[in-house]
Amino acid sequence: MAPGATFPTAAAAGEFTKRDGKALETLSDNIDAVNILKPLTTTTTTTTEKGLYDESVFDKTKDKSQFRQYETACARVKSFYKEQHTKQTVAYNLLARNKFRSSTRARMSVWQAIERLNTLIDDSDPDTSLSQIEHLLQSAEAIRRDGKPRWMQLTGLIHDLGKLLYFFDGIAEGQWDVVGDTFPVGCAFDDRIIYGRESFVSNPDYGHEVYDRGLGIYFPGIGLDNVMLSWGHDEYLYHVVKGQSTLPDEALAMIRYHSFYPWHNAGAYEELMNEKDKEMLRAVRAFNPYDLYSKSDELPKVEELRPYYEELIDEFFPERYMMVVSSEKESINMKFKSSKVKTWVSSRSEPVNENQE
Ligand SMILES: O[C@H]1[C@H](O)[C@@H](O)[C@H](O)[C@@H](O)[C@H]1O
Ligand SMILES: [Fe+2]
Repeated sequence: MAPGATFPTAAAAGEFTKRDGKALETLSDNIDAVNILKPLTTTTTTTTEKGLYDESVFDKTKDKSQFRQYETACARVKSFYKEQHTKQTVAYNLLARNKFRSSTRARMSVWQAIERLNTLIDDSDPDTSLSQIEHLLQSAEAIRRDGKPRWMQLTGLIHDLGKLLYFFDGIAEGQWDVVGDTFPVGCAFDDRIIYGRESFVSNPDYGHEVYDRGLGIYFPGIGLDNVMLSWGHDEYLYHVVKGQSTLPDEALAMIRYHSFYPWHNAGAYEELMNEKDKEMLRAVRAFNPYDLYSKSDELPKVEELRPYYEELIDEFFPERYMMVVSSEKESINMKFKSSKVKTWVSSRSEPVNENQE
């Protein structure tokens, strides 16, 4: 007998035996009725919510050859990668992580953060010139339409929120340290990175006797947790979300590695992986179609979708807020670079800013 089916006390058992036979019969009929209904309810739930690794259906009709065409990409994409590949060095990575750790923080609701991205167009992306709020909702909606878990829908909604970094004075220097595909620094630049090894010729680490030789400062199986990925929105958001939400490890991996295409898409850097990374790679690959192929979906209706997603946010962010980085120079007011903000219209309440140790 299952523990839940035992009588808590002998008195309670006695109470039950005092009742007449007819009542017992009715009770038994009722239990039978529930038992008949139970499998039906379970089936309904499983058909509406699919598993993380169930095939993605929404992209079946997409022409995938139309995405990530970097050779024929426009000038803004090419010049973005030229700059990113020149400036992402080991030294810069250490500096950026340090700045992040020592910066003051501001409290911001997740939805406020999403709205802040309504003005950001990602220079590195050949597949969309929509603003980032639209891209986030397209990804989340594609995951939702495919019936994938609620935590994954939320991951789709927030995965690029780290691009907020771009708006913080003194933290980001431009788009090159915020967006774009990522790759490790401190080991050889791999040819499977967009535009190949040669695109790094102007990087001070190119040809470096340690940083650009084999595994460089790392060793086989070290685990990606110990590898410095080029600094940007993925790495930043991962550190923000970790510890502030109840999202599972798979979600954290999707956030941290979704731009690490040389790894999850081209099979590079396998030697650095440990056992956990192998599992996480599966999760990141399951997430990728929703991020990439939803870019050609119809425009999401932001205000219509908002109530659904706000509920989802509350489910996984117990505090309902995130501590985001604030400008290091400006600890009280979050400062936005006016030149980068095309249409800065915020009708809703401003974030509550506060200093953090
Ligand atoms: O995750 C994506 C991806 O890596 C794209 O290639 C890049 O253009 C975007 O900036 C990024 O958000
Ligand atoms: Fe991204």
